[in-house]
Amino acid sequence: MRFLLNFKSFMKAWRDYPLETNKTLAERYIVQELIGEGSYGLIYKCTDRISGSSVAVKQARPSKGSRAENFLKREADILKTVGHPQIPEYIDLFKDKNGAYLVMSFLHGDTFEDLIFDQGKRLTEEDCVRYTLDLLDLVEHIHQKGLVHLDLRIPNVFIHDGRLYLIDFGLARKIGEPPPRERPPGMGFPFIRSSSGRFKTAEIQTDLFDIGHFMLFLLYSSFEPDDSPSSKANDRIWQEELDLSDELRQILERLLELRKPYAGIHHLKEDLLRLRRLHDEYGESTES
Ligand SMILES: Nc1ncnc2c1ncn2[C@@H]1O[C@H](COP(=O)(O)OP(=O)(O)OP(=O)(O)O)[C@@H](O)[C@H]1O
Repeated sequence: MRFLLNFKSFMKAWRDYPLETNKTLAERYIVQELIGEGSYGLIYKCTDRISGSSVAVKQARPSKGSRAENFLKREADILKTVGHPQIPEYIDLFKDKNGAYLVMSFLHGDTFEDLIFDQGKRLTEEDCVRYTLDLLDLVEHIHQKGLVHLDLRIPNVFIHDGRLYLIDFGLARKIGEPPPRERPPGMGFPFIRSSSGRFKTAEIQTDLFDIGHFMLFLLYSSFEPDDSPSSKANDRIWQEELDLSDELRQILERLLELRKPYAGIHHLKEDLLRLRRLHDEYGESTES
């Protein structure tokens, strides 16, 4: 049994072995480097021989077969629909003997995951409100197109020159659309449940709930845990651990459905704008 498991994981790693640098795909895209590995895709920075620009090419993981290809096609359709300067632009979709590829515009910058976990950036409440308002502009645009993103997490939000960009539309669906019959490749049952313990339904509220989690990650970047032996740190909940204004705590509780949830982005935006005005009167951010 052990041998079989080892053999299976060896075969998987072999099939998903990244493409070589300088390989040309579809006679057009020259591989520069592997820049990311997700559950269903390998992402390369390539040079487009026609435009001369850098592009991001997502290869459906060969080991995940047609499931990964279907998710890639869905992502391509969604990118064609959303069209926004802060969302990668759809360029091409093609197949070769190694599987299917989605080509999109290349984003410069860092993800919020890089910023917080690799670069140790500490963000204040003011930063969190400001960035969330920027993210809401993008999410509102997606909702107006009749779609929900359903994967609003720190590794999927980029920042470059102070501007936010959103990637990874592999799980996005039309508002109200039932979950796809195929489970996202590489992801088990817990994944398709939201953090609140229910299935990720294609509703605006699911994105709002995820935005609540996104904000908590930003806020925890400046949290100093109390490591002293007498500390009761393990028993504390985020409302006790984080030093937040009452206004922000209430906003988060509504996003995380601990009190009456927001019906849509509009009221959330109003509350955050009101809080930003208060910060402008009294506060400072790390950027200032
Ligand atoms: N358009 C892009 N420009 C630059 N980098 C990108 C782009 N798209 C993806 N990446 C890089 O590749 C990584 C993985 O991309 P993405 O999240 O879309 O893959 P995935 O297979 O859907 O992953 P996941 O398992 O997290 O859903 C990103 O975190 C980012 O570093």
